[in-house]
Amino acid sequence: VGLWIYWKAQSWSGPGTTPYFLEELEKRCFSYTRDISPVDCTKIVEAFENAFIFKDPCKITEEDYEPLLKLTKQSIPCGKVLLWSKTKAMAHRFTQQRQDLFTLEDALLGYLADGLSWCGFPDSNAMNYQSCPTRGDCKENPVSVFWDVASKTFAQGACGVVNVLLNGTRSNAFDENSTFGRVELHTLKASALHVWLLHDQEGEPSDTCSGSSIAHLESIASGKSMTFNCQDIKSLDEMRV
Ligand SMILES: Nc1nc2c(c(=O)[nH]1)N1CN2[C@@H]2O[C@H](COP(=O)(O)OP(=O)(O)OC[C@H]3O[C@@H]1[C@H](O)[C@@H]3O)[C@@H](O)[C@H]2O
Repeated sequence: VGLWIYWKAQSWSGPGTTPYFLEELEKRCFSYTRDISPVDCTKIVEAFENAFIFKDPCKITEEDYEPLLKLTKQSIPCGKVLLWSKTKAMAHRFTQQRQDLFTLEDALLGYLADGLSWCGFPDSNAMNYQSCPTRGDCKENPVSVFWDVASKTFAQGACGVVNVLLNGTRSNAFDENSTFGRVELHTLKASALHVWLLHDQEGEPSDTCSGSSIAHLESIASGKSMTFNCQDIKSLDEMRV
């Protein structure tokens, strides 16, 4: 039996479940301080676990996370959402300085899961600590489905002007296949989109607000009747949000 379990545990290309996963979730839930109606951390951890335990890690659905989404529902003030793509560190550095702004990570849902890995087995309540599937193994894996449904929920709740920090050192600052391009942009119901296109202090910009990828983003935003602005910036200090 040990060999069978060992074999099963070796079949994915991503890192295994983070050690002490449930304890880590509970610790993060209790330490989350931003304003959200009182939450029941025990119920939240249970809902997170039930989303993937006893399930094939290649057949996870958005519905599996519904109970967790309900328990962590949080309304972010209009105009205070910052989406990002290929600029994770900079986006979070900015919201560390500006506690009034929220990335998904600054909301409870993203705060709970950032940097963690998790998956299970279809026929046992064990977690797979050896390996977990990545998008390359299968798309409907627990972590990818989580970030897609969390991003969709977060974007859906955004109102007023939504800010997005994009990476001007990439030739395509707007990437349609990114989570921002594939999930968040299409679920936005906000009235306006403000792009902050961040460039290297020194390096030559590879893309700018007048580039074709931003023009494509503008056409999608206009198609959703959102007003659109884009600003090329060289430092976060220029982000007047
Ligand atoms: N820890 C977090 N991970 C992610 C967030 C997020 O907010 N926190 N995501 C996605 N995401 C995962 O990051 C990479 C892609 O990043 P990367 O290629 O750099 O950018 P994406 O546009 O795909 O995703 C960033 C966008 O989606 C949310 C966040 O609210 C941002 O507005 C991919 O695995 C996604 O599933």
